[in-house]
Order: sequence, then C-alpha cells, then structure tokens
Amino acid sequence: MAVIELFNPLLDLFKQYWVAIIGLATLLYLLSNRYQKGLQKIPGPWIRSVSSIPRILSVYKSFSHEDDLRLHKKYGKIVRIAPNSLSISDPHEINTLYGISTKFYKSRFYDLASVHDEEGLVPDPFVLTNKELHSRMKRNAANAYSMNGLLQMESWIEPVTERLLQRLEERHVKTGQPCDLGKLLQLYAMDAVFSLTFGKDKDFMEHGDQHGMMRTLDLMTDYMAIFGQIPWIHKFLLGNKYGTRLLLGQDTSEEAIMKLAMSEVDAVREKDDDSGPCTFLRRLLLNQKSNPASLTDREIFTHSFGNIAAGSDTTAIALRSVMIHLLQYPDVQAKLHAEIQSANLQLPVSFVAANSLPYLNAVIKEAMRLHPSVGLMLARYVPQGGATICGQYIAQGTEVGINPWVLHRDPQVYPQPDIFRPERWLEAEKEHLSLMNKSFLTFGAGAHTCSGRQISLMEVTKVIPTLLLTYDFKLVEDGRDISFKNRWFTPQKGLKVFITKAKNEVSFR
Ligand code: HEM
Repeated sequence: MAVIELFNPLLDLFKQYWVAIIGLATLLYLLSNRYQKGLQKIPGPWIRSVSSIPRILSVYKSFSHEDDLRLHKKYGKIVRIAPNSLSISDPHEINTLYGISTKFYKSRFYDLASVHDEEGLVPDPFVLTNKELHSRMKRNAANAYSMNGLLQMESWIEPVTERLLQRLEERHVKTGQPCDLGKLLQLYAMDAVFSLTFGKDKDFMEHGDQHGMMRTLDLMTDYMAIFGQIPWIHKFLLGNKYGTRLLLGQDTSEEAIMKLAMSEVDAVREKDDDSGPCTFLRRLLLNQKSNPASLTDREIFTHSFGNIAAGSDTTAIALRSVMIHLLQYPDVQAKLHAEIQSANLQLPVSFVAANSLPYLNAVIKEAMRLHPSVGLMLARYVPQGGATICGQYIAQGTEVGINPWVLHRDPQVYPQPDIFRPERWLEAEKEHLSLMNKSFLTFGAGAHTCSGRQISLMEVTKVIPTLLLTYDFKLVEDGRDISFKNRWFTPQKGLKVFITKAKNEVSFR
C-alpha cells in the first residue's frame, strides 16, 4: 500500500501532462534514431533517418525499388533509407560488402526466412551467418550445383519441357485461346526444379498449386520483405511457435512443403536405385556415402528443399522477363530467331548447343539485368570495428546493402540503362565489360552468390529457344496488363499471349 502511494504523485503528474510526456518521449526516441552511430551525416530524407515507417510503407506498396532509385538520383551513391539502414549504389563497394573474404555478414533481415524444426535452426546457406558452417555446406554440395554435375541431370528437364509444349499445343494453339504464359512458366519452373532435384515432379502444370506451396512461398516473401525492415518483430510473429500457430494455424503449408521434401529424400534413399541419370538428391546422397562426415541428413534435406523454395519463382521471373522483352522488342526477337535458326538446333535443345549462342546469352543476361528476380538490397551488417564505404566511416552493426535493381540502372555502368539492348554485352570494351559483369548482381556476389545459378541458367537457356523454334507468340492487348510487385522477389503478372505454330517449326526427334 505504502509503495503504491509513493507512485501516486508520479501518476498525478502523468495524468496532468500525459500529452507532453508522450510527445517528449517520442521526440527523444526519434532523435536517438537520427543520431545513432553518427549516421546523421549520411544523406537521405530526414523522415527516413528518424523512423522505419516510411521504408516499411515503401516496401509494402511493392515499389520500393522506384523510391530507392529516386533517392540515389537525389542523394548520391550512399543513402540513409531507414534509421539503421544504408543503401549503396557503387560497383566499387561490391567487394567490400560481399567479397569472398569480407567480414560483413547477413543482416537480421534474413532471419525471417529461417526455418526451425525440433532440433532448432535448419542450416540453410541462405540464412546462415556462421561463416564456417556456411562454407562447409556449400563446399560439400558444390559438385551437385556445378556445371559438370548439372549436365548429368539435364535430361530430367526434357519430359517437363515436352509437357509444356504439349499443353501449349492442345490448350492454346489448337483452340486459339489466349494463354497466361506467365503463370504457366511459373508452374513449369516448379516442375523442372522438382524433376531435376528428385527425379520426378508434381505436375504443377496440370494440377496447379495443389499443395499450396506457391501460395506459401509468396506469403513468406511478402512477410520477409515487409517485416524484415524491422526484424526485431519476427520473434513476436512467425519467429515463435505460438505466433506461427496463431497466424498460420496448426498444420501450415510451410510444414507441408518440408514434409514433402523429407519424404522425397526418404523415398530416394529407400529405393537406392542408381539406374538412370543422376538427380541432384542422388548426387548428395552419393557424396554422403563416400564421406559420411561431409553432409548430415538435415543438410541434404535443406539443400533439396532450398532448390524448390529458391529456384522456382526466381527462375520463372527470369523466364518471363526474357519473353516479355522479346515480345516488346521485335527487332531483338528477329535477330535472336535468326541466330537460333542458323544454329540448326534440334529439340530437345541441348544446353551445350544453346549456350554457345552469343546473342541468346546476351538476351538472357540483359533481361535479367533489367528485371532482376530480387528487388530489395542484399542486406549485410558492418562488422566489428566499422568500415569505410563510399568514403564515409560507417559504424559496426549498421545495415548496408546494394539493390541489384538500383545498380543495374546506373548509367555509368550501363549507358541508357532503361533500354533493353542485349548488344551492350557483346559490344562493350574489355574494361567496361568487366565493370558490367562485376555490377551484374542478379545472382548476388561473393560467398553468398546464388548456389543454383547454373540450374536456372540451364533451364532458361534451353527453354527459350525451344519456345521460339516451336511457336510464335503475340501479346494480348499489346501487353497492357503486364505488371509486377516487388516484395524481395519481383514476380510479373499478366503475360497473356496468343500462340500459333512457328513458320519453320522444329519438333521433338
Ligand atoms: C534466375 C534464377 C535465380 C536468381 C535470380 C537467384 C538469385 C539469388 C540471389 C540474389 C541470391 C543471393 C542472396 C543474398 O546474397 O542475399 C541467391 C542465393 C541463393 N540461391 Fe538463388 N537465384 C536463382 C535461382 C536459384 C536456383 C534455381 C536455386 C537452387 C536450385 C537457388 C538457390 C540459392 C541458394 C541455396 C542461395 C543461398 C546461397 C548462399 O547464401 O550461400 N537459386 N539467389
């Protein structure tokens, strides 16, 4: 009783001046944000330096890349986009932030993509901040992602591509009905990466998203993009099991995806059948057999699960970007057609044959430059002791990153950056080409470079000439419906086309 009485005068004071007290506390909080770590010297809008809310809203409305571009145009190569967050657009800092031996490490933004099971954090290279474990995991799976390894898995893509063509033929060419090619390419990418990983797929093209996998991946990237701007909130939401249950219910589709991937791993191991071409999963199981200490079961499962989560949407975005740009730039399409025709490619198009076509490679690279599949900055923390970035000292623990979308539109690296011009990759002087290549961040850079880069390049390089050799495509309503959202991944919508047989159609042998 006596103790409570001690607080009474304070309570009375608060009742009398609560507006002023709350106002003062808010002001102090905003000022402490602005002046933290000496970051007030970094240019940027004042509002961004005091609160994360404008950044969250910018990401929420799905067009933060436009805000980022505008801010860099106004403020230069380094911009404060949130109280503790700096966006960098300078190719000379790529090595500082992402180089193989950098001490910069992934920011808590990535925590929101982490998956936990009964044993704790599932060790996924995408989210790992433990550099030793990260490089061990990557090293021990490297042969499964290598070009050599992939060439052995290539044939797993063929039946999926054949089904894609059949579907286009029966449902669209024969009927004259328009096709939502954007949607179909997403289902195709899902089937292709499933097939290559496990040696069978779920026929997404026929059954659609029956396991709710694509919906879950979409929700998870929305969640990561928006709440990743204030990662401390994760432990109150999906970062704890009660929050997960409350927000997603008992049996989440994320769990369903994990169970599915686990059961595929078990099935392949039980079958122990090494006839037929090697799959990604079999390659990892063979690695484990020859050196049991190199890979744990959980790591094998994570790599396989990761292929589905990281390799379907991203590849679909790249495929759509190539098709959209080809249909919007008929001259480029004609030039590519000529190259493909004169190469005398056969179906199924082999990766080695298609990959030797310089213009095709330039088209793919240019489409991935203009529309990278990741549209937020690849966020890292400044390590202990701080660092100098763009000539400014930045204190440790500050979040910094380069957004591929922004750097890919730097006119000093890519003159007239908004124009789709594959020739830029073929005509540039040696030194400038090296700057362009270094600044090409579609697959990230350094130690965390995309593991599945070659898988997606193989898929895209094979399927684009296949489509062009077989059919002619025409945008419905000149593609006025085409749009996209940027929530980490940048999926497009509205790629609707009419399809007819190509004049010099090539068919499967
Ligand atoms: C066009 C297709 C793809 C694009 C544009 C893409 C993009 C990226 C980017 C930008 C990163 C780096 C993220 C960061 O540093 O924060 C990354 C990492 C990763 N990607 Fe991809 N990706 C693609 C396809 C794939 C595929 C097909 C797979 C697997 C089959 C895959 C697996 C991974 C993995 C495991 C990582 C984490 C690597 C690490 O942190 O060490 N990706 N990807």
